[in-house]
Amino acid sequence: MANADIGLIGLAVMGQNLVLNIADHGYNVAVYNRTTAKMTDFIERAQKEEPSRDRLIGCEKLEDFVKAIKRPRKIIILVQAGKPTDAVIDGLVPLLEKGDIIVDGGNALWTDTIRREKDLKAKGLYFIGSGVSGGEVGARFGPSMMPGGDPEAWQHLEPIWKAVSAKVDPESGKPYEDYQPGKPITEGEPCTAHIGANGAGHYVKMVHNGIEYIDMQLICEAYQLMKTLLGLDAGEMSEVFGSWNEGDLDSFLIEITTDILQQRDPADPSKFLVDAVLDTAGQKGTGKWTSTNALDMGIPANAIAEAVFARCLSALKEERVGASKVLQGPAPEYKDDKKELIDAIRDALYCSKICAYAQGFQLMREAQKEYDWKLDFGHIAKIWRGGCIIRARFLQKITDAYARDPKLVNLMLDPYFKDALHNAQANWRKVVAIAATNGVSAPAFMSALAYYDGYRSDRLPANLLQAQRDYFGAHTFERVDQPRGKFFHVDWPDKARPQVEA
Ligand SMILES: NC(=O)C1=CN([C@@H]2O[C@H](COP(=O)(O)OP(=O)(O)OC[C@H]3O[C@@H](n4cnc5c(N)ncnc54)[C@H](OP(=O)(O)O)[C@@H]3O)[C@@H](O)[C@H]2O)C=CC1
Ligand SMILES: O=C(CO)[C@H](O)[C@H](O)COP(=O)(O)O
Repeated sequence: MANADIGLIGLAVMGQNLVLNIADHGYNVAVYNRTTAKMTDFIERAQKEEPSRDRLIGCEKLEDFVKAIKRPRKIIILVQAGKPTDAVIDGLVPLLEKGDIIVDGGNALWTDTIRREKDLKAKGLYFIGSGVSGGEVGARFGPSMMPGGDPEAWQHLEPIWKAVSAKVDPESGKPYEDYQPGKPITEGEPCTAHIGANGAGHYVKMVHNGIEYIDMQLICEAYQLMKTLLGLDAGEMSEVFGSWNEGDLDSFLIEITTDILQQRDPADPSKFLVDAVLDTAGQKGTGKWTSTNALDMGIPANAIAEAVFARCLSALKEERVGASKVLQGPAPEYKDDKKELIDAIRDALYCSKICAYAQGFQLMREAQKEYDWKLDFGHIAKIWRGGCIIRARFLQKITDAYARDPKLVNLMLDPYFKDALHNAQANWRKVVAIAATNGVSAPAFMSALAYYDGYRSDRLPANLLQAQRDYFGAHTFERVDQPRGKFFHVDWPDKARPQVEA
């Protein structure tokens, strides 16, 4: 008999936790996993430990799973992005009926979501691409959820999404985190909203991840500067990050950094764990997609891309170790006031973070034109205030900025962020200069500053670049004293250098 309110396929970290979250909110959930043992282990564990155990329906066969769900069926897929997601959809489609709704909660490429939505619509099925952020704990007790797709299908999902997503105080934007199994948070503003048509939700989730990359990289650069120039150990830096978490930088990523840095090495408790972790970063692709798309659309998201390249550079461990024995640089030396440099690094981090978010929102602004979406940036900032990896006090400031001006061209132009940049930029420049003169690699701080200085320049050296292009390729140029759109070419090989209108 069909008595499940919703079904979920893919019982890895995210799937298991989201199922328990949904069940804690009073919904019956049918579950299925390709490898049956993972499903039975999950159900067995849940029966022993979980208050919502009676609401879980474990299914060994896909057919039984589909039959267990009330119509119109709502089925969440949480498997690896790409081919595995297509494989699951292909298996499901013959078993579904008109009006059923498939939801992809994975980190799908938004163009895949557009394709899948179109294909499934032709078959009479709905497809919602709903980015989910928050990792294991977020999925269990309240993630940020970014659904995109047909508004009719969204109506069926909305009550569940609003129930299970993270909740924040509507005024301060502070997440409510007093949850436990069986006692979910029910008050506050939910961190979910319909983002737009087809791939909009997955696009916004991808940009979230691009911002996640640069947020993390900026923290790592702050750590590296304090370590190299001030000789602080991990424990001392944990205290610094902990104090930053009391102010404007208050965020989940600074909070976990504070915790990570104070962690002793289980293999040798006289040392800190972080010093034993190999310095090669992994990545699954969402930061790269963000950067590739920025290049495709011609949007300068250089700081986000720099964070991806920083991971790529870190992965060249053996080459770097070899090069460190060959290539020389200055010996790092800082003799001035320690506290002053720590404060300057904090300011550099804050200013760079403003640029990073400015770039992320610029990207979404362009993408909505490209894909004919109508994105509400205030809403997006709001649903990132809780549950997701980039949650931070800062997101309330962005929410406020878009409330002041929903058509804001660039976050840096908002009065709050403009003042913040003006007040802290001397320290930001100081840190970038100190990093450069001491040979400490700080690519994200540097490229964010280059973005700021480039964006505020009424004249860039692209005049010379255009002349170069015209010189070698007759690519033409516009003139400052002529209307835009009127192009000229100089016949450079001719000694007389005649100018013609192109
Ligand atoms: N981990 C995280 O913190 C976050 C992950 N995500 C996204 O959520 C999704 C799930 O992530 P996560 O929980 O980490 O799990 P994984 O990305 O590791 O995916 C594992 C799941 O995919 C299933 N799977 C793999 N290939 C196939 C296939 N060909 N057919 C059917 N099922 C398949 C596995 O089944 P089996 O057990 O049979 O191998 C398993 O259930 C991913 O898209 C991920 O990018 C989003 C936010 C955060
Ligand atoms: O989506 C996420 C959080 O929002 C995941 O944590 C993401 O997969 C991490 O990305 P990467 O493995 O590339 O660092």
